Amino acid sequence: MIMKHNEEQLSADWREDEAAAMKWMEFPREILIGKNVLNNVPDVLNKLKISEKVLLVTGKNTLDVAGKQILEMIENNGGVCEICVSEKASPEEVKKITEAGAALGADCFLGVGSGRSIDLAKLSSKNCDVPFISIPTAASHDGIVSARASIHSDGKSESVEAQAPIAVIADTEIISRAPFRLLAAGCGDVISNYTSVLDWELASRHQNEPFSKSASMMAYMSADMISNSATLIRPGLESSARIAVKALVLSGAAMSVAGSSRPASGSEHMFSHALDRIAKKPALHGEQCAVGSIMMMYLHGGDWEKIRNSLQQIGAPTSAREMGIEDEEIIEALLRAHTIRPERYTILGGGLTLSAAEKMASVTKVISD
Ligand SMILES: NC(=O)C1=CN([C@@H]2O[C@H](COP(=O)(O)OP(=O)(O)OC[C@H]3O[C@@H](n4cnc5c(N)ncnc54)[C@H](OP(=O)(O)O)[C@@H]3O)[C@@H](O)[C@H]2O)C=CC1
Ligand SMILES: O=C(CO)COP(=O)(O)O
Ligand SMILES: [Zn+2]
Repeated sequence: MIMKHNEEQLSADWREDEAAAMKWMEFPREILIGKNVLNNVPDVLNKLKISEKVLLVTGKNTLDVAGKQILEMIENNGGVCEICVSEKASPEEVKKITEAGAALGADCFLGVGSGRSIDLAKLSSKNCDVPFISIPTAASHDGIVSARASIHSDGKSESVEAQAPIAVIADTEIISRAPFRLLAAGCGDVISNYTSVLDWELASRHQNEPFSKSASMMAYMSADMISNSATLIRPGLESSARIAVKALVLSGAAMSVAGSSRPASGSEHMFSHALDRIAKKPALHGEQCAVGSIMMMYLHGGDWEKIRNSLQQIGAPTSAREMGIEDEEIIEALLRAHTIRPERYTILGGGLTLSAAEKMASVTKVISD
């Protein structure tokens, strides 16, 4: 069993952060999840009273997967749609897309693709002070529904607050046909909430950090949704995509309630962010966070084997070798993880010793003995 509070602990911790009650919680207004919901793009634009002058941000592959179809639907509906195809989530690319949106006079951006395209639409629409709609073609992490975006520059990535989508249109038929590795990574990102929630609780106890029980329970529940359905997550199945997307939406909502990524990003995400800077060839975000979560659960004294088993059932990597990462890079990332976001208190505290890092990585079978 994953570490859970006893009843006494639960009631002691059942306290909403006072400030959270006053927080501005940004949620999508429309969320469509299901087979062929892509056809509803014009309806959603109408419902949101968007005049259909939209900038569609996509990638080379996802242009064919969904971008062209959306363009056609909008044009057939009398709207104006321009397309920006991007390959990198860089500040230069954000500037270019922002300028394209402003020149068009776009009243909405569409992020069509997976993480990169959605982040680009998120950031550039915010610059233009207009909403954006998230239209994921893969479910590789909870950024498809959250207000956070990652930006890459000089080989480094930075996670920043942007804006939440005004709508999410997740066509599970399309998502189920995306490379399965992306879906498994999305499941890993959600499963890693098990440790981010524990880190947040720890910070609340050790540092009196503002804490929201409802946000933490939403994040925890989304992890449970995936872990309890691990055997149902299979390549090519529309039902698997539906399970994953619903869990990602719940995880994104947890971040909206918290007003930060705290419920879904703890020590395991710091490990992944460190790995992004260290590894010659980083793996997918959700894969790294999930492997990090196995090790961080070991540090918390919880049931790390349950996380490992769920990932194995899904077919997500559980070791450095399976992620294509060197053992030495894992150790380096563990040693550096606590410096990534020092203001976010986690089980990593002031850092690990080399022997502690080696032990946790080898006991949990992330690196070979
Ligand atoms: N906002 C957040 O909270 C977070 C953001 N990120 C960021 O997200 C990005 C990574 O996102 P991720 O989704 O893993 O990767 P990408 O967005 O780079 O997508 C991976 C690849 O899959 C392709 N693809 C997507 N959907 C399909 C489909 N249906 N069929 C065939 N190919 C498809 C993409 O094509 P194409 O080239 O056409 O796009 C791309 O080549 C990084 O920039 C990362 O920093 C990561 C974690 C959290
Ligand atoms: O990836 C995230 C949640 O899953 C966002 O977290 P970060 O704030 O660490 O980028
Ligand atoms: Zn994540």
